[in-house]
This record gives sequence, C-alpha cells and structure tokens, in this order.
Amino acid sequence: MSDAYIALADGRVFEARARSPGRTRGELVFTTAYTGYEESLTDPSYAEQILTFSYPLIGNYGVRAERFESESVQPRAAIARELTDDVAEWLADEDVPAVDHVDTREIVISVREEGAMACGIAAGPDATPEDAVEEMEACKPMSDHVDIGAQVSVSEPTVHEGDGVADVAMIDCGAKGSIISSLTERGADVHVFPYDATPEDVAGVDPDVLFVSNGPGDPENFVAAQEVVDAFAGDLPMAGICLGQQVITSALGGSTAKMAFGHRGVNQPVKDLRTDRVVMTTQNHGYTVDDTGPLEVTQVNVNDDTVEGLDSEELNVITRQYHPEANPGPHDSLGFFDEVLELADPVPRVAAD
Ligand SMILES: NC(=O)CC[C@H](N)C(=O)O
Repeated sequence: MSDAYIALADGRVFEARARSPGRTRGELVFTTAYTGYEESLTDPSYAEQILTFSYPLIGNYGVRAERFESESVQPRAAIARELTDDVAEWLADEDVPAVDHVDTREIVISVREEGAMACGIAAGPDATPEDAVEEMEACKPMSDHVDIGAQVSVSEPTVHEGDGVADVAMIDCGAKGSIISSLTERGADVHVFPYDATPEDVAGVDPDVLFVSNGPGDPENFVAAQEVVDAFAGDLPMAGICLGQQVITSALGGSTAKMAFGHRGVNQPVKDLRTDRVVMTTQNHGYTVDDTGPLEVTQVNVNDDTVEGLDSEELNVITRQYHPEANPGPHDSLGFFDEVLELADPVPRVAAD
C-alpha cells in the first residue's frame, strides 16, 4: 500500500513510498546527474524546489559530510526511483520529506513537456492524496519568493583565508562551499558578504575583484546584489557563477528569462566560441540570460544555444552560467578560477628570488 503521494500542477497525483515523512511543496525540477547526490542535496540553489533524480538509484556510496556544499539539505523534498537507507535516514534526520518507488521517468517527462511546475508531497502513515494536492495548491511561483536570499546567505560577513594572493569580495546569494574553496585554494582571501550587503560594506575591504555567487530563485529578486554590481561597474573587476552571471548581466543593463525546465545535470555540453572547444559542464539553473547588455557571449550551450559564458574586456567582467567548481561533475572548467584571479591582478607576478 502506498504511504506517500506526489501532486503535480497538471492535475496528476503519483503514489509512492515514504522514506522520510512529512508534507511540503515546491517547484518540481529534475537533475540527470548520476553521481553527486550529496552535493546536489546540499546545493543552496535548490531552495524552494522539489528535486527529482532521473538516475534510478540514489545513495549507493553512502553519505559523507565532507562532500556537502552547505550545512543543510536545501531542496524541500527529494524524489527518486530508489533511495538507499543511508540517504533516507539522512533526509529524515534533516526533516526533509523523501519518497521513492515511483516512476521518475514519467515525472521527468511531465516536467520536460510542461515545464517546472508546482508540486506537493505528503508522505507517512497518515498521508492522503488530498494532503498532497493541498500542498501543491499552496505552492507559490518561484518569482514570488522575493527574499529567498535570506534563507541561504550568511547573516554576517565572514572571511575565508587563502594566501593573500588577492582579496575577493563575494556576495553570498547561496554560495556552494566549493566555489569559495576553489578561490582560497588558489591563494585568494575570500570576504563573504550577506546577499543584502551594501556597496559601502564591500568597499570596506578594498577588494581586488567582486564575485557574485550562485543562488536560488529569480535573479531579479536579488536587488541589493544588483546595486553593488552597479556601484562598482567599470571600477572593479567582476566575476559570477550561475545566479552571479544573471545578477551581473541584469545590473549592467541586460535581462534574464525563465526557462521551461532549465538545465540540471553533470553532462551539459558547452562550446567556447573563441576556441571552438566543447567541454562537459555541471549545471543547475532555471533562468537564463536573454539580453546580454554590454557583455559579449563567449560560450554557448550546444543543446539549445543558451548563453553559458559572458565577458567584457572594457568592464573587466567574466561570468559562467554553469558550475566550473563541479561538485558534482566534471573538472574540465576549473581554470575559470585562475581567470578570475588574473582579472584581480592582470600584471604577471614576477617570482621573488
Ligand atoms: N545555480 C544557480 O545559481 C541557479 C540560479 C537561478 N536560481 C536559476 O535557477 O537560474
């Protein structure tokens, strides 16, 4: 007998098995990543979403905190064909509902055909289909989560020390831990600021580069981050990943749009227009840049031609829509972080003898 129900905005209700009990709602999305469930489940960009794994077995190599990208589980719920006990127990400990024994192929096809949609889940001994529908009906569109940054950002400025190679001011819109560590490992000191930091806060650390992180929800709701970008445009080199690319572009006069179902996975092909080289990338986004403003497109998605990389030599800006830090996924694009630090210090350093 089923003890869990998944209600979709298209009117369908799926029966499933409860692995972590509870009721919740969120925007239904899917990832095609076949490894990296710990990283995905702790990626703050999944806040307010229900994450469906298209890969059928999730949890086969356990749960280890050193692979987490943040301190807590970020999606509101997880759906898989089969969850191992390790993952189910982790999600139950974190009070995040999880269900399995459902045809995830059918759920993924619904999202591909109709787009990311409202979803409700009710899981546990007393759950009913009506509970799931009630949750789904109470689900707000993503763009209505106007203060979503508050859920995922640091509340106080924090410093992650590298080797003093450069001072990076990072606006934390929900940063993955490995974006910060990719910079500190290269010697940068990373000054992490809350999502609503002011230009004065940022100026206080006299940074060499401004970095806008990834993050959940609609980039147009990150108004304070856009104001910081606007304040330093042309005066300070800038870089951004995912939501960071979107925020920087909007602030500089471009715009973003919601995609039908987005890109989430670890094998999205991206072509560099300057070298004609294609790399496999990790992605997790539902919005895209549709007007690049003053920025030049340097990289595109091979599947659908959406913007994957932007830059401006004049403004000293370089951004990526995908996740060069990987975790999960391929390491092909880690060189992005070297490029960011070159922006911070364009003069080649001469080794001291
Ligand atoms: N990973 C991200 O930074 C996601 C950016 C934004 N929330 C989107 O869905 O497009």
